[in-house]
Amino acid sequence: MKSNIKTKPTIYMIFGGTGDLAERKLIPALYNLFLEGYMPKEFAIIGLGRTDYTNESFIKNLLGGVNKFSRSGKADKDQWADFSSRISYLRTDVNNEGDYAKMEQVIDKYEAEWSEPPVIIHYLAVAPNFFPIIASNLAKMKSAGDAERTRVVIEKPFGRDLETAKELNALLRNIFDEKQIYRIDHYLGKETVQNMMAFRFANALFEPIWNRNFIEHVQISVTEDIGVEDRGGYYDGSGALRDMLQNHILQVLCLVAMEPPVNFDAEEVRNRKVDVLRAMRKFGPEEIRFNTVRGQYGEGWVKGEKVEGYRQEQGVNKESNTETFAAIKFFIDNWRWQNVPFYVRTGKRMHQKSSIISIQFKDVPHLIFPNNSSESWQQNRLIISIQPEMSIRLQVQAKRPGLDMTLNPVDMVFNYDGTYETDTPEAYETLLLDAMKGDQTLFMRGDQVETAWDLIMPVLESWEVKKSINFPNYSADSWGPEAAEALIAKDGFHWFTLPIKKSDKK
Ligand SMILES: NC(=O)C1=CN([C@@H]2O[C@H](COP(=O)(O)OP(=O)(O)OC[C@H]3O[C@@H](n4cnc5c(N)ncnc54)[C@H](OP(=O)(O)O)[C@@H]3O)[C@@H](O)[C@H]2O)C=CC1
Ligand SMILES: O=C1O[C@H](COP(=O)(O)O)[C@@H](O)[C@H](O)[C@H]1O
Repeated sequence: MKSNIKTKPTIYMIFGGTGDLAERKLIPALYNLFLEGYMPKEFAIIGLGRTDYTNESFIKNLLGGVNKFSRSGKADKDQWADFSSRISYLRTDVNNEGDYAKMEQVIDKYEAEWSEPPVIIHYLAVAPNFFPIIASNLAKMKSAGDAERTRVVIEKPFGRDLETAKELNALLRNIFDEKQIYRIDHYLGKETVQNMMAFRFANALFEPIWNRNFIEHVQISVTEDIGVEDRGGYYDGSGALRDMLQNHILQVLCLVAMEPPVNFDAEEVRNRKVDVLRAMRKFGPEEIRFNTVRGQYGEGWVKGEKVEGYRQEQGVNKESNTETFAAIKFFIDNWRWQNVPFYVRTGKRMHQKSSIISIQFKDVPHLIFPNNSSESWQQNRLIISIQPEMSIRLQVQAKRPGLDMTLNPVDMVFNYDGTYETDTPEAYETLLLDAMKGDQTLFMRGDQVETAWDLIMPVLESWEVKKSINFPNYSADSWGPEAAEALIAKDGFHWFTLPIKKSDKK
């Protein structure tokens, strides 16, 4: 379906235009936006990097990425010719001050040719150690201070702890207005994650029961079946807590737990989300011991093939103490959620790729049906599956056909696949379009990032000081360390999983 959203003339300056993210995600996303009519009539994509490309060889390389990674499949010849005529390559080194003058000349050229001054988006798809030098040099460009049309998109990780996140925020705020800074968290661009807000705030049904009076516990489980692949070097200095939990999982948790915003304005939504982070209980040493579990995968068998343990992966220290699994039982100290546990977990090389939010409601106060064994009994549960299945399931008890009153749980299902015929956009498509439109709702504000770091700092510090002696403690293709089962089982619950469908199996 072609869009009727109007975007202004835009220049995307992609620092790290020759890198993996640009090839796999950014260019395919911009190409799909173009196919669906979301790109403005006047737009340009400038790839930046030190590699010795010509425009032609750069574009050829990007075409390979689109053919391989785009959800729309192999690029259409004519569409690609039109799209790629707006792409050029500028060989530059981020450390070289003179190269920023070259970038400015390109911007000036488009400004002179186009019908109106363009929105300029500097996308920082480079290693985080380059963020400060790039930001400082962008500050010298005449367009930097134009808050209406100059924006900077910052990739993750945003700092590696509270202190470095604060430093980066301070540096960016010194140069840009907060409304120019787009801190990306690609989970917020996922269709099902966005639907969380529609589901909660566009239906009258759930809000009255969305609280401690009716909800027993919440789970957010983001499991991956892959290992660290070729990112061992980065991952070993990061770990599951920094890589997934501090950002993606806490952002999703905020959407589950936030108060209804007054409207869908970016600041309103982000104010309500940061309220949740501020209300979350910060742990002391004893609470860390009881409420957190970490793990690291060892070798194992995945679909009949032997896979290596984390410590044997390329780029990883042979005695690494980095966690590839983290589970935490959180509490939110406010009226809505007092004493409702929020169990979150994430891990690599687990049995299944799956991101699920499970909300378990309290049991009925009194059961009038005899002869129903506790094994077949399931309290009402709402399951929001983010991926690979994109669905919302409400588990309710129903009478099984037959002459006796036997009950069993059944699912009322809303499945994206069967409901909509349109293809679901990739998270990066949504976010790149929002950056063009100037909509920051799905981007993290500086205070959100800092509050999230502040919350997990005690856990990070404790895990760094107390080296784990029992790593590896889960084997590849398992559900993580036994202690993670115990974390939730001691409260009488278990981690919820959706059965793997044939189509999800690799
Ligand atoms: N790849 C992914 O799936 C994801 C990546 N990210 C984040 O995106 C960012 C980029 O990651 P990724 O693409 O994987 O990294 P890559 O290592 O693939 O790419 C790094 C890029 O940085 C450029 N670069 C390095 N040094 C310089 C320099 N001195 N001057 C100019 N350019 C330079 C490289 O260009 P050249 O070599 O041509 O100079 C290259 O384009 C990181 O912050 C990462 O954390 C976040 C989520 C997912
Ligand atoms: O940000 C990251 O996310 C991916 C998982 O993203 P998904 O969209 O495939 O769920 C993760 O593999 C990676 O380690 C992390 O940096």
